[in-house]
Amino acid sequence: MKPTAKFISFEGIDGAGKSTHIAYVAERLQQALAVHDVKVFSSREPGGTPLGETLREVLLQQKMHLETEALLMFAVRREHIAQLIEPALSRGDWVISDRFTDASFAYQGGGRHLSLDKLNALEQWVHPHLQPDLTLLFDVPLDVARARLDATRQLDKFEQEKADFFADTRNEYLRRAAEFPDRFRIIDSTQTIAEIRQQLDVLIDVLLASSMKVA
Ligand SMILES: Nc1ncnc2c1ncn2[C@@H]1O[C@H](COP(=O)(O)OP(=O)(O)OP(=O)(O)O)[C@@H](O)[C@H]1O
Ligand SMILES: Cc1cn([C@H]2C[C@H](O)[C@@H](COP(=O)(O)O)O2)c(=O)[nH]c1=O
Repeated sequence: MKPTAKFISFEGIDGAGKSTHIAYVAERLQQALAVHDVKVFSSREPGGTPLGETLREVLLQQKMHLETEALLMFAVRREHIAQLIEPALSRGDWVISDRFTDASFAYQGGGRHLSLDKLNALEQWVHPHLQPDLTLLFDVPLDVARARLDATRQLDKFEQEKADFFADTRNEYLRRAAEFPDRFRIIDSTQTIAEIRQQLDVLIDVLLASSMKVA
């Protein structure tokens, strides 16, 4: 019996630590699924396709009108869904995306205060019938995320935003998690990487088991 294809998204404010864990989860899933001839694709937003990666450069570096930013995020997403996500899921493969639509609600809605009605309309337009099966929200206080970013890299347009922006972004993520409790799992990302991996191992086992159940 072939496991049901799954779509998993990773979310969190910049520096929360989500990217650190994607390779680990992808590797564990790939090991478990290879026997069924199922592949695991790791992708990201904005990005995920050649066009998306080009637009990522623009989105992360250039200032623009808030609605232009939201529309471009959803344009990148439309291409990502058409070129990568839907074809992979249709073949029975699994997809992990470093961010998806919850990021638009958190950053453009929470951080920049774009109306949630407009974001809901875009979501309905771009992917009315697609949602991640599981969303892992890496949650940390702002000062922890900031310290991790400052220690590692040059900051992009979003990462240079002020504390208020990230407080609002984090709150919108937590509001979404409360709104969709079946889909979201919140990871306390102040834990050590080893502790988080233990928690991820449990979640991976549950997901793999559910993918083998007869519908
Ligand atoms: N649990 C952790 N404990 C300590 N350091 C961590 C932890 N998780 C990640 N880090 C470190 O924090 C930094 C940022 O992590 P990472 O790039 O995974 O964050 P991110 O949430 O993906 O950020 P962004 O969204 O901006 O790409 C990295 O240097 C990483 O090694
Ligand atoms: C999908 C999406 C992303 N963003 C922001 C969030 C981050 O600051 C960057 C992506 O960079 P990452 O560190 O590699 O995750 O883009 C956004 O504002 N809205 C979105 O929909």
